[in-house]
Amino acid sequence: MATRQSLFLINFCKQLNTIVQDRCKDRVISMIRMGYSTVSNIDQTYIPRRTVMYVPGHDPKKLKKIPNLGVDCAVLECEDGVAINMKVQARKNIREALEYLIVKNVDLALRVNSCSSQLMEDDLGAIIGSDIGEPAKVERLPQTILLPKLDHVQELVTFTERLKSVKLNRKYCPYLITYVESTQGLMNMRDIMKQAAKYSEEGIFRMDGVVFGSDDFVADIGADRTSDAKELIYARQKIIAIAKAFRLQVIDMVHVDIEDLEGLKRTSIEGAKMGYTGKQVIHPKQIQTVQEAFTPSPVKVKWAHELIEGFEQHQKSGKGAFVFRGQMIDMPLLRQAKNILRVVENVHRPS
Ligand SMILES: CC(C)(COP(=O)(O)OP(=O)(O)OC[C@H]1O[C@@H](n2cnc3c(N)ncnc32)[C@H](O)[C@@H]1OP(=O)(O)O)[C@@H](O)C(=O)NCCC(=O)NCCSC(=O)C[C@H](O)C(=O)O
Ligand SMILES: [Mg+2]
Repeated sequence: MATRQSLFLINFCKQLNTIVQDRCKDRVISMIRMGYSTVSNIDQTYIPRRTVMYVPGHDPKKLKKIPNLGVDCAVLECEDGVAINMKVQARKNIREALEYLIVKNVDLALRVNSCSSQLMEDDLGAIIGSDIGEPAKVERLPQTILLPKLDHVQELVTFTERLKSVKLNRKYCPYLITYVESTQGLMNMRDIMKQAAKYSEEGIFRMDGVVFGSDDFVADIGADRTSDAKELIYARQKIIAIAKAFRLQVIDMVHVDIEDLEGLKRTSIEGAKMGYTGKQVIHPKQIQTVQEAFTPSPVKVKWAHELIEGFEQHQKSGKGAFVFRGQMIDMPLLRQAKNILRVVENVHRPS
């Protein structure tokens, strides 16, 4: 028969269990409210964007090259790659290009101008809406929209309202990738991502990534651009941390010296090791180097497969940690190995 003390102990344990469960539930709810995703990336559709290449909209010759570039993401550019007096022509060319371009395994994206430029509305009206002719079928619209220089939540609200109005009742839900290009944008990034997560839940767009606009960022902080990018390290790191908290892809800075392929290789590998999932590209010469840097090597893939196999075997025999190729392996290493395989499974290698 249970004594008074043991009954007290049983009750105490039950109450403790309830408190712990409630605390846990509260934490999950508050994380969702804060905008953080609790689901693993592994279950989401993954569009590889190792190379994010700008193709200026004013240049039809360059636009025609898109199917043969071999990039993951081709950006139909309306912003800084297009002179102010060529914006109207660029919009026309892009609309035409969207009709004739046939691409396989390429994310066809549109970079509009920033909200602060007051050109964004006309970009969306002309290319997505009906400002210059019959609205295009959903299959002919860009799969992804890139929104640069996003400094404040209010700008995302303005963009979203305009996007809603140019959808014209079509079922169009593009991926959205936004840019951090200033100290304001960096400071407000978390709030902007929270708002973007809300709009994604409403089905207006699918928030999918963040780009580090390093050149504009350098100008904003008044730094000198150096080859090892020391002046950018804080922003470069912080953007990864926030983007990953929201389970987003994160695209690294552009390498403006087109002839410097060594420097491009070094910074690409560095970016990939830091956690970036891809890099901005401006010239065909840069594509192969960047694509390779963001593709796990066959050696790394073999390591990941063998580690996962070893992990599963050790789990069955009741061991959480074990030694593999001289390294202590436990759950974090398993997650790293799975990250590698996720990239490999989703990238399209040339046959
Ligand atoms: C920089 C360029 C203007 C150079 O163009 P061009 O003078 O034509 O170069 P080449 O003669 O060496 O080109 C060789 C061939 O390759 C084709 N080419 C070149 N660039 C592209 C491209 N981007 N897309 C498609 N095809 C391209 C040429 O047509 C030549 O073809 P052929 O004649 O048949 O041999 C040009 O590269 C360019 O415009 N690049 C993009 C510039 C741009 O969009 N910049 C803005 C994006 S970067 C950014 O915004 C950073 C970020 O926001 C931040 O703040 O950090
Ligand atoms: Mg920029």
